[in-house]
Amino acid sequence: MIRHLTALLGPRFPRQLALTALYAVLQGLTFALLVPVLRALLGGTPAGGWLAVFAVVVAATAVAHYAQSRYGYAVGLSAMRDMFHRIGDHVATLPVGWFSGDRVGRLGQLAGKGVMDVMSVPAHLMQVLVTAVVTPATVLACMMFFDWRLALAALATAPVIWLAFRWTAALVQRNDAAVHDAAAESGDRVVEFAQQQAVLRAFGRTEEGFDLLDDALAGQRTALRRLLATALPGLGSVALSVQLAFTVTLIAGCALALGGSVDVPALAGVLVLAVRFTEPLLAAADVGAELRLARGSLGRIRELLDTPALPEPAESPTPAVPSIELDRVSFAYDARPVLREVSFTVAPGTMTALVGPSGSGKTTLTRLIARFWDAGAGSVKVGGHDVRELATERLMGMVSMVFQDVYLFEGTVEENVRLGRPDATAEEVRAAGRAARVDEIVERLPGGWQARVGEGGATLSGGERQRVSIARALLKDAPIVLLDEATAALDPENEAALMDALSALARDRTLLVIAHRLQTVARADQIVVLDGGRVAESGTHERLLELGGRYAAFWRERSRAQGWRLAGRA
Ligand SMILES: Nc1ncnc2c1ncn2[C@@H]1O[C@H](COP(=O)(O)OP(=O)(O)OP(=O)(O)O)[C@@H](O)[C@H]1O
Repeated sequence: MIRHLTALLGPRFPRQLALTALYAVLQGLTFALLVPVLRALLGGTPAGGWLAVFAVVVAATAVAHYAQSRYGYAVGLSAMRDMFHRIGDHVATLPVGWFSGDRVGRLGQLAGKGVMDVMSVPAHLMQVLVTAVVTPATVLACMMFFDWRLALAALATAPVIWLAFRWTAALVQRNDAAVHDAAAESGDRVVEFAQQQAVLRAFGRTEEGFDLLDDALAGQRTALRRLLATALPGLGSVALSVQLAFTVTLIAGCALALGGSVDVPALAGVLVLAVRFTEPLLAAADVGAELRLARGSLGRIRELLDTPALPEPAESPTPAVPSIELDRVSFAYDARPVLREVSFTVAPGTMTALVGPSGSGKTTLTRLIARFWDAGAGSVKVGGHDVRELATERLMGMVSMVFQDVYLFEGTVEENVRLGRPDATAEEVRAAGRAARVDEIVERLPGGWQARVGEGGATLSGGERQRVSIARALLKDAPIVLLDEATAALDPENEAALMDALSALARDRTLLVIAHRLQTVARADQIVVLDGGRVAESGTHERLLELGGRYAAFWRERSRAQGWRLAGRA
């Protein structure tokens, strides 16, 4: 752990260790000086000299304590700042696909509590642990000087104490990971419970209980109970072994005093020493749990920092044409194949509609083009270059994405559109808004463009949110647009507005649309039908209808559902 902390905190950490060790030696000396002081006071000999030495060492100990505490806090605070920066910098280089729901929850926990756990090591725990070893060792060395037999008696108990510490650590470690996982799981479920109140209430899950949350809390309780059950015998054994050290010293001292080879004032001094000698050991047992937490968090922070970043090419070409080419692309999530040998090309300035049953891999395909993940086999090219050869900035400059679940940031409508190009003029923002028919939404909102949309865009409907997001893409003006069309049923007015916004987006751009609306599909220059992760059919609307295959069946079924005629084309 010291090695890992030094790697994370740099040379400040060994320096702090040295300072703390100095303090612990001085503390041990303060304890040890009690023997000659008490011996002089109780034995009736002049105590002035020893008292003066004692006072100097106590003063030096106080100064060392202040210096090492201050330094420890300074190291802890700068470690916290460093860890936030390193985590932030590294997270920004990870593939977007890494940010799945539970990872985001755990990252939040790690960046908050995890960093604080690690920070507590230099700020607080190190002092307790170093003094638990160095102070008793100093005391023992001094005892050796006063009476080697008593020192040996105390030393004889050291292996027992060490074994008790190791045993407790081994017992607790076994359940530590389970407790952490259970805590993270219930944390995630609590957030989910709060965020999804509307769904839960609609299904009456708030009164009868939400099984996922209940199970997670029950799991956490069980893990904690198991931890306590295993840790208690260990903690008891540490306390017992420390008491044993004291008792052995006491018995040895009394035996020697009765035998007349130790005088009573010296025995009193050594016994006081034995009491003080056990204090740092018991304090170390108390912080064991915090230390294990810190070690767990440190491991998780290292794991996060070791997660490979998305490889960036040293030099990146600039794609000249906005085309997309997929050549025998295969992809699997955690070894579960989702796309198999998918090949097709989207020519510059054309619109391709992706259709296919739910789970056929449409969204995954668009994510590979935006390089949320890298394809397992085959190549994804944008403008004739493999996306792996393009710097993220270049690729993102070529591509805009409009998602189905559009997330709007808590801010004004204008700020949300401006996200597409922060340096755009107010007129450019308005023009993009007009083209995507956001101006109609703005007209009815109190505050107009400056109306706040609420967290996630809660004050707007799904179709309206998607129009804001299309305005963003228009403002960004990237030549390729990946669009996941809203599946939600829209009222005719919203539907027409969305279609207009889509037409504006399609103008002079290359468009790949996960199409759910027949108007969109019918308008496309090319339709690619995905089924089970493969391209089942591709071609124009007319050719695919003539073929009478999967697309024709899809079209018939949707037309019937929407009241369209089979021959109809928008
Ligand atoms: N992050 C992920 N981790 C693991 N599996 C995933 C992930 N995202 C999607 N999948 C799985 O990959 C398969 C394809 O999903 P994808 O979202 O690409 O399909 P889709 O055709 O877009 O579906 P839909 O039309 O319902 O949105 C599904 O079986 C899905 O469960």
